[in-house]
Amino acid sequence: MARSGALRLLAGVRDGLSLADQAGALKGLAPADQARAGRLAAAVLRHRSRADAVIAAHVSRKPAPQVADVLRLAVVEMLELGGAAHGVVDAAVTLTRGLGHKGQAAAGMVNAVLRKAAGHGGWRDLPPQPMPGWLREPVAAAHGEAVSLAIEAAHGAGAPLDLTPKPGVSVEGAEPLPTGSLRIHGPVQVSALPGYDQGGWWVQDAAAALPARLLDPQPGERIADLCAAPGGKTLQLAAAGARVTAVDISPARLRRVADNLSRCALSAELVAADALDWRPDAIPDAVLLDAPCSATGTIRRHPDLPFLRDGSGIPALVDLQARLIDHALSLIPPGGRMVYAVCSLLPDEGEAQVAAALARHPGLAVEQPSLPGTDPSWITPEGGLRTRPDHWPDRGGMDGFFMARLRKPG
Ligand SMILES: C[S@@+](CC[C@H](N)C(=O)[O-])C[C@H]1O[C@@H](n2cnc3c(N)ncnc32)[C@H](O)[C@@H]1O
Repeated sequence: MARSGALRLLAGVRDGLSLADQAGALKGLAPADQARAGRLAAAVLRHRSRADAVIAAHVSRKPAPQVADVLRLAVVEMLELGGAAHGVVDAAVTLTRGLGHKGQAAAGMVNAVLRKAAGHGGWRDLPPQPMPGWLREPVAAAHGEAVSLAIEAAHGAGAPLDLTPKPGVSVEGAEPLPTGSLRIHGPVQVSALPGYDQGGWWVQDAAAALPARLLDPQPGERIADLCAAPGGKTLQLAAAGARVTAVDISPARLRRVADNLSRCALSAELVAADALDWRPDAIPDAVLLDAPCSATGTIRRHPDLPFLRDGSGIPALVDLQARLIDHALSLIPPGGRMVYAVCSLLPDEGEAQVAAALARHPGLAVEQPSLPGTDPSWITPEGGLRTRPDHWPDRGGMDGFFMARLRKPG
């Protein structure tokens, strides 16, 4: 059941749907099968090019897309996830037969290919799934070939679950990270973790927790959290005792901020508005701008992203980010501070964006980050902080983020 669910998800991605938007595709499956289908589909997307290399060695003609997905799923199950060849091959043949006339005709080929693929010896030596060219080229230009390969290997490894605890809260079995987050390895059901109902923590990648720490919110400060949903950073600011106004253009996504605040017994003012048009009644002490971006720093958790995007939307995002930075700066008083953050690997959305803001705003300064647990080598020449999926390789990596703390002239 989980395997056919995974194939439905993969077909959806081929049709341009994200994994997250395909809950309906798994209707009728038990919750455990739904979770396993999601894990299997994600594993295939993480290792698709490697599976294709193994399959290509044993086929004379390119299989039809649906058959290719059955083959990829079986290869990834056997060679990456350690599935027993006998059961995996039998299941793949049954799934192929279920694909109608074409499937009936392809079942023998699938059986033969997978029996040979099961004995493939060099899986671990195959290069990781490459980033698409529109992403790889700028990343390689900024960081070099070795780092690009390390990022791709980190994408293939997936992501552990990170939690941000309220001050003083610990979670049994979770690994404390140097930056203050907690990490849980292996698949878990979030709502079954200890402390979920008490709201002592929320799910947030260790890198995603850094921008709010960089802002250094103080109790009683008035802070505008622009582009706030689903609210991980809003929760951090509120937990620090700040008076937070969370602004997001999407009322539906703001409802998730409300749910998260309620579960964690925290409060913030919620405003559904385009941040570019929004002006608060009272001048904020500081602004956190977590701008909409390519989200290319989150491919570890969203392995469908490279298959759904072609990079054509980046220039419009870069333009929006620059306008949001200018507007955010207009909201804070002279001498005030803001943090700009994006979950992107692209320098155009991060490092270059801050360099351009400095050129547009004479007197604007970047304040060097010194956050506990971060490595000085993550600080960029502009004075921002760059995290990458290949950072903390022994701990399980982190999302790719760029963030910078900007100080308006006094
Ligand atoms: C990267 S996500 C924010 C993540 C969030 N800060 C957190 O920590 O959970 C970007 C958000 O920007 C919102 N957004 C996009 N364009 C916007 C705009 N013009 N004004 C306000 N929000 C916007 C999107 O709805 C999305 O929720």
